[in-house]
Amino acid sequence: MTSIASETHVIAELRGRVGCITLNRPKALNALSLDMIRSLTQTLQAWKDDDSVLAVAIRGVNKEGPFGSFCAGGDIRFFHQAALAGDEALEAFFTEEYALNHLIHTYPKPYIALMDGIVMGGGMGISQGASLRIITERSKLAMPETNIGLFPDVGGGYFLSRCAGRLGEYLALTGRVLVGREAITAGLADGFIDSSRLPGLWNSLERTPFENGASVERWCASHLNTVAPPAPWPSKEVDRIFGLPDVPQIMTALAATDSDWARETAATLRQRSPLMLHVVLEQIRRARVMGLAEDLRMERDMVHRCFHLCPGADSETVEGIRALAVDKDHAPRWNPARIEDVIPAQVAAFFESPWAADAHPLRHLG
Ligand SMILES: C/C=C/C(=O)SCCNC(=O)CCNC(=O)[C@H](O)C(C)(C)COP(=O)(O)OP(=O)(O)OC[C@H]1O[C@@H](n2cnc3c(N)ncnc32)[C@H](O)[C@@H]1OP(=O)(O)O
Repeated sequence: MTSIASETHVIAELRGRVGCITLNRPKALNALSLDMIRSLTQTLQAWKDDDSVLAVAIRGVNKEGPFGSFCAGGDIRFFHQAALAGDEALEAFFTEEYALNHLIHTYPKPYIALMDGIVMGGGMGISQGASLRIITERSKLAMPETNIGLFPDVGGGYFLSRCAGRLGEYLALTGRVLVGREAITAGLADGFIDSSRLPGLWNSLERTPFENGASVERWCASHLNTVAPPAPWPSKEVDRIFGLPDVPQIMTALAATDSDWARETAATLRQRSPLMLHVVLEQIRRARVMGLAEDLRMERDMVHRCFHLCPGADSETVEGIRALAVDKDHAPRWNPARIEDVIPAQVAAFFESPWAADAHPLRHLG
């Protein structure tokens, strides 16, 4: 077994014929730094061409030990610091993270994600492209970006828009957390295993003689319960309301619906960035007819807009992160403050690319 020092935030080791990756930054719930993204990319590229590696498995650790947290997303404190300092590493971060997401979605060997605990934002980006997405009763999956004045990136437009009906719009706008097997119902996980059985599964990867990548995947899948429980959200209402043409109409329909779900959903949306609600609705609808690479290029344009604005314009994302993770006052000052005050030109600006097609940082993605 080859192993890298355990102080590193990404531990890559060959266990038997399976390349095993452990995200090891528990103090920040394994939030992804640029170094971690580079380490993951280099590891996956090396294993892609290594015949001794049949398949890849990835997990995270929490403060108590292995498993318990997968990844809480990109390192939003870094985003905040880098945006205020004008640090060019922020541009590299998004380009390299989205390229990593694409690599995982198109990986030629089985890639098995053990999504125990928190799986949010960038954590979804390194697991939704997996050939086998495994969740436990502790899993909490979400694309919570509207809460920090961002949008569901890392391919979120692609994978959320593929959820049934208008579930993608609902999850993207609200950032609703899918707990445990709800993720199977949403189509964002493939199978369930009780968290107490994860260490046994992981350790057996080394001991079990596999013939090929498919046998690794079949063996892992044989330990899973794939039954989807009934949807805990009212699917017909989700489709009716989140299929409406714009955010003000969604809010009006929620207000006219007499149910706890409608009241809670409206209250959640009122806390989110009004501007980003409009932007995200447009993102999901555009992404529904895009392939993955096209979606990632669109998201790369959008994220550039989030952090590099016209002189005088405030960044919703910088403000959202300040409120959640820097000052922790949970009182973002959104601009515009009201859903009704967002104008179409503000939304349209997010879908203008700052690059010519042949100079786009993700032009090489096929
Ligand atoms: C291109 C990529 C884009 C993205 O991925 S955008 C990011 C998407 N993800 C998020 O927005 C999630 C942000 N995090 C949270 O909302 C909360 O955390 C959780 C709900 C996940 C967990 O809450 P709780 O159990 O109360 O833990 P805690 O005290 O908030 O977090 C423990 C420590 O982890 C740090 N942390 C959590 N998530 C991130 C992150 N994404 N980037 C950087 N640090 C993070 C916190 O700040 C804190 O640290 P300290 O103990 O020093 O205060």
